[in-house]
Amino acid sequence: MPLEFELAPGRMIGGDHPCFFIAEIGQNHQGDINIAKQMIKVAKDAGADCAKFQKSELEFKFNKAALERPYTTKNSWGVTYGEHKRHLEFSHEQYQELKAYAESVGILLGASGMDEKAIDFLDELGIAFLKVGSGDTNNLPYLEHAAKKGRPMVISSGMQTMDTMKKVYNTVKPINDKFCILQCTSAYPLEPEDVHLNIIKEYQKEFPDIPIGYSGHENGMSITLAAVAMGAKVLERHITLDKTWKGSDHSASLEPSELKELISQIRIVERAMGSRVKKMRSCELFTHQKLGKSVVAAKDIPADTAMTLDMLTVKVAEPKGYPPEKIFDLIGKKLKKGVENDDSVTEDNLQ
Ligand SMILES: CC(=O)N[C@H](C=O)[C@@H](O)[C@H](O)[C@H](O)COP(=O)(O)O
Ligand SMILES: C=C(OP(=O)(O)O)C(=O)O
Repeated sequence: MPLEFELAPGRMIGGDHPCFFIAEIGQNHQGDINIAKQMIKVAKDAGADCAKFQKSELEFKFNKAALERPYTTKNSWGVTYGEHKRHLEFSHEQYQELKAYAESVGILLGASGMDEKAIDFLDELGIAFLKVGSGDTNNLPYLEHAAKKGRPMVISSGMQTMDTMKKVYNTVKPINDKFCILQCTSAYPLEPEDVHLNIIKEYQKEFPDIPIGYSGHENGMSITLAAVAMGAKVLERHITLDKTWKGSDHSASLEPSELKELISQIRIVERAMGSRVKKMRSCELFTHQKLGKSVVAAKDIPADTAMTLDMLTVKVAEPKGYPPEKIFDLIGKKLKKGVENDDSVTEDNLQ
């Protein structure tokens, strides 16, 4: 079961490895490289594994009419969608600068390549893994192109159906088996009813040989923590320096203190996931000694008397006696020494 792989040098994901946390800066840098750098530092200081951007080569991601589409919402940085996106897009040189900065603070730089040209650029940049944003998940030629780069992949699944996700799996798997799929619903902010964490379980059943993760656009931390408890191995959340800033994603993003708190809570949930083996833990011995119950005589039981259930009861007893879960095994058995009513029935007194 190759449920784990190296997503970035020295960083395994899946299995019992810690969740890989992608702090999605996306376009919340407002087109300002200094804000972008501040956000990389925020991601590092909060304990994220990766600070991520979105790279597009706009003429390849959009057709002409889409670039000329009017974009006049409160979140717009231009009159047309093209102008808006151009404002938010960093150049190749700026990506080099961001990568060098990320290296200098000690965090991995990530980016989704939002068209094939952007994938080529990120590959040349030496990105550790390729993130496929939901907009490209059903773009099968793009997926083949990206998979052939031989870099590990993280594939989101907003706006897709299970049938499409099976196609995605079957497209990528023969080319590149180092990929994971993230449950995602593409709405900003996302209402809890629209999250559908149960899809994580469906993906785990449908794609049992790859890690599954979660890319969230909801407010708060609880849903992402629940995703961890359901076995998500890669997590992605948008981050911002200020939720009230202009931009489509800020309100569904985490501010620095929330990011730090979420990552520390994730580490607690991971510690709590623990073993798949149910047994009494050493930390329970004290409580068991104090409050664990034992088999006790319900009446005087003479030696050499075949015991019946009406002779026995269960209490917290001193000394600790026979375990109650085996009480029925005592029926018909005899004691070496008689015990009085309310005394413990102990294993070493059995004939
Ligand atoms: C599906 C997808 O790509 N979603 C991205 C990742 O979550 C978003 O960050 C979009 O880029 C963003 O919401 C677009 O906002 P606007 O349209 O205002 O530039
Ligand atoms: C759109 C993206 O991500 P998601 O679909 O996971 O929100 C992205 O990474 O660019």
